[in-house]
Formats: sequence, structure tokens, C-alpha cells
Amino acid sequence: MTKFRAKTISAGHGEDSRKTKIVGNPGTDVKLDVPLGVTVYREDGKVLGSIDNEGETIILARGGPGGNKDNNFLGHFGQAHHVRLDLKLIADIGLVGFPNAGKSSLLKAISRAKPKIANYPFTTIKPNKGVIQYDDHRQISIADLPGLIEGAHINIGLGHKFLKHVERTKLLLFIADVQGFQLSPKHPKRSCLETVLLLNKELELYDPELLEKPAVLAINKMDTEGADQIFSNIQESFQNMNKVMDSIPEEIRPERVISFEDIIGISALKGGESLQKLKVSLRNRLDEFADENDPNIVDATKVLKRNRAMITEKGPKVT
Ligand SMILES: Nc1nc2c(ncn2[C@@H]2O[C@H](COP(=O)(O)OP(=O)(O)OP(=O)(O)O)[C@@H](O)[C@H]2O)c(=O)[nH]1
Repeated sequence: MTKFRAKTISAGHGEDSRKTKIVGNPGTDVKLDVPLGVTVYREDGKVLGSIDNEGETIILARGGPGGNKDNNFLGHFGQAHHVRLDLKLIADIGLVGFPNAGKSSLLKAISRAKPKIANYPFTTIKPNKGVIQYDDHRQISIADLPGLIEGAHINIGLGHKFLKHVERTKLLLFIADVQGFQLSPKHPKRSCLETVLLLNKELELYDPELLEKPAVLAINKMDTEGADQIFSNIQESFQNMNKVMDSIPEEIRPERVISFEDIIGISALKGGESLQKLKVSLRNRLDEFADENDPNIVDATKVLKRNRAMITEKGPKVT
């Protein structure tokens, strides 16, 4: 559901001329900081501009001029407009996982992105974006949202920088190393299940509404030793979460556990069937939760019908 919030923002109006100051001061400016990706629409739908790069500005309403000889030395009010600010999605899918989980490897394996891959945490410091291409030409964009660690909600690591991007995706793809995660030898070693719960908790502490987004869980590095057993334990845990919660340390226990649409074991390194299964799941879940009016939702049979119709209309008859 889209939420609308109306707000009135007024800049100062131009000052009248005074005996001691013939030209009155112009109205003071009001500057509104917005996140990157915002497009500004006028009431009639005309685009006034968009903020896509750091430091860009758009003048939405000109301030009133101060008093001068052209306006009888009386300052004017500034312009007034109704505008709508629209925040573009960064990608359809946001990939969330702790460092070294295999986010870059997965992005490379299922999309055309060419991220840096290294066996040490924090190789990725800004979102890498890729596009998953399906056989029927459907495209789904996916962004690797880097640097999430324990404490991100209070701005540890890349903290807010990362978490604000999560808000701008339709579906979350959690990825966790089946062998678990340890930030450094000084930090506690977390099992795979604990890692997923920690990710859950970080998102929840930042904004509980993030847990409302549809989410799929990919357990990565299924080619490593003992992975199958760990994976089936995790599946079982998610079916009996109430029981499992009692044995989870308080500091990593979220208030609410995300109910994943699918839990899929993958090997980003080896690829194969598991990645195919993941791609199908992502598409199906996105479509299931999509807004009916979303132009990106393409039904393959409809596309085929439409293409056939276009050929018969414009070209030689095709049978
Ligand atoms: N065995 C195995 N290793 C993997 C797999 N996927 C990734 N790795 C390895 O895990 C390490 C980390 O992979 P990345 O893809 O860089 O992980 P990341 O989550 O992007 O890491 P950050 O950039 O730190 O956020 C690399 O050495 C990868 O080769 C997998 O499926 N199996």
C-alpha cells in the first residue's frame, strides 16, 4: 500500500523597503534535503526535475522579491505549489547478507554484474546492481546492499547508508553462509541460523516495516562440508521457530521472525540447478506481491500474444 504524507513547507516572503534600506531583503530560502533517487512532480503531472547525484538542487518555488521600485517598495510572497516527491526504487530485489556470505558471487552468477570478489569481508562498499535475464526476456534488477554487520541499525559499519537502500526494494533476498559468520576472531562465531536471525534483528531495529516486505532466504556455500545437514536443520527450525527461540541468545533474538516465502540452498560458486530454482522463486514471489498496475509484471503468454498481434497488424500475415 502506498502511503501519502502531506506537508506544508514555506520559505520567507520578501521584506518591504524601509526608510534606511530602499531595497528590502528577499525571502529566506528553505532547503529540503531528500535522498538520491527522488523525482519531483507538479500537480498536473509535469516533472520538475530529479535528484540523482549528490549535491544536485531543484528550485520548486521562487521566493518573494524584497521591496523595490518595481513593486512599490512592498515585498512579495513567494510562489506556492503543490508537488509530489517520488522515490525511485534502487532495484526490484535487495540482496542482504553479512560480509563474505557470497553476495557478490551470487550477483555475478545470476546477473550480468561484474562485482569484485575476494575472500575477506567488506570488498563491496557501495551497492552493485545487476539484471537477472529470463528466457522470455523478462528482466529483474537486483542490488547487492553491502556492509551489513551486527549493530548496523545504530550506524556501525556502513549502517544507515546500507539500510536506507533496503527500503527502496520490493523484495529482500537474504543470503547466509551455511557455515555461519564471524566478523573477526574477537567477535562471537554465529551459526547460519543465528546469522539469519541477526540479519532479521538488524532490519527490525532500523525499521520494523522492513519485515513486511516479501523475503526469500538463500543458504549459500552448499558445496561445503556438512552443508546438507545444516540446511535441513535450518528448514526444520523455521517450521518450529517458537520452540527454537528459547535456545537463541537474547542479544540476537528478534521480536518478530520473518516468514520467508522460500528457503533455498545454493552454491553461488558452482551454480547449476540451485541457482535456476532461486531465479524462478524470485520471479514468482515478485509477481505474487506486485501491485497489479506495475508495468514490469509481464506474463509470458500475454507478451507472446501481443507480439503475434503486432506482427499480423504491421507486417505479413504470420500463421
Ligand atoms: N565454497 C564456496 N565459496 C563461496 C561461494 N560463494 C562465495 N564463496 C566465496 O566466499 C568468499 C566471499 O564471497 P563474496 O561473493 O565476495 O562475498 P560478499 O558477501 O560479496 O562479501 P562482501 O563484499 O564482504 O560483502 C569468496 O572467497 C568466494 O569465492 C560458494 O557457493 N561456495
